[in-house]
Amino acid sequence: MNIQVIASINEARSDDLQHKTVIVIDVLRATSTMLTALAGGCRTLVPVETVSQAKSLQSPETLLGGERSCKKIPGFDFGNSPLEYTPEAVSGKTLIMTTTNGTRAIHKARKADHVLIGAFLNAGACARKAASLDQEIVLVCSGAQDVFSLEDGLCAGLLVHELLRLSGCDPDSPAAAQTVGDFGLAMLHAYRQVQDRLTEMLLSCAGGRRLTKLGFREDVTYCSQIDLLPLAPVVRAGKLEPEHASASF
Ligand SMILES: O=C(O)[C@H](CS(=O)(=O)O)OP(=O)(O)O
Ligand SMILES: [Mg+2]
Repeated sequence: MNIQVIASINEARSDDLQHKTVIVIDVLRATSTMLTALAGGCRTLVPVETVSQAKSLQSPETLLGGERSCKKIPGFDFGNSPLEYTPEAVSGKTLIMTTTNGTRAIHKARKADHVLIGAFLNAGACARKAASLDQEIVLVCSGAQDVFSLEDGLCAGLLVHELLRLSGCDPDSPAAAQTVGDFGLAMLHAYRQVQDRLTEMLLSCAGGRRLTKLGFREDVTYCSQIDLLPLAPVVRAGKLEPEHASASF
């Protein structure tokens, strides 16, 4: 298994993602929110890059969600807080979503063979699904405004740990270092270093501080939970649908 970790959207080139399995990570908050909506029964989720694309898909059958500058977009039904996407609000619905970083990262990965959505909330299920696809795996950290974000890097570290474990590779072996490259190795060790105080780390990193200041502290705490949602959704034809990962491989 070959695993690569890309630090931000800026460093991801669509052409380089061809024939690969890509996991898009945006812990705060896009992928955590998408997973929560799908776990809550949202039937179809369409991630789009721009507000005008989202509005062009608006209909009586759809709901619009997302943010700009962390805040709900005027005229939208939801912001980007996972806690808004309750089963009562989203069950059976089609949701169109646009966010500053996460939906842009998904679009960047459009040429990949498989695009999965990853976060702490579904790390185990996501790693199992990615491993089962038996291809080179690229973890794309969405980051913020084209710059690396620690919360995405720590989640990449957890996913690297899980992927190595699934392939029977000791994370401390020279083989692991070769499999994941220097940046992946750095994220793996960063994750292992702070795994017992993830919530604290997420609250203290730039994205967590920003969200806390805007009144979204509870979102950050929620997004720091590991394996709360056993879902491994895959983007197909530009859409996400709930997909439960098999635990048997
Ligand atoms: O809403 C979020 O958490 C962020 C907003 S910002 O980039 O911090 O302004 O968007 P996301 O696309 O989920 O990173
Ligand atoms: Mg983010």
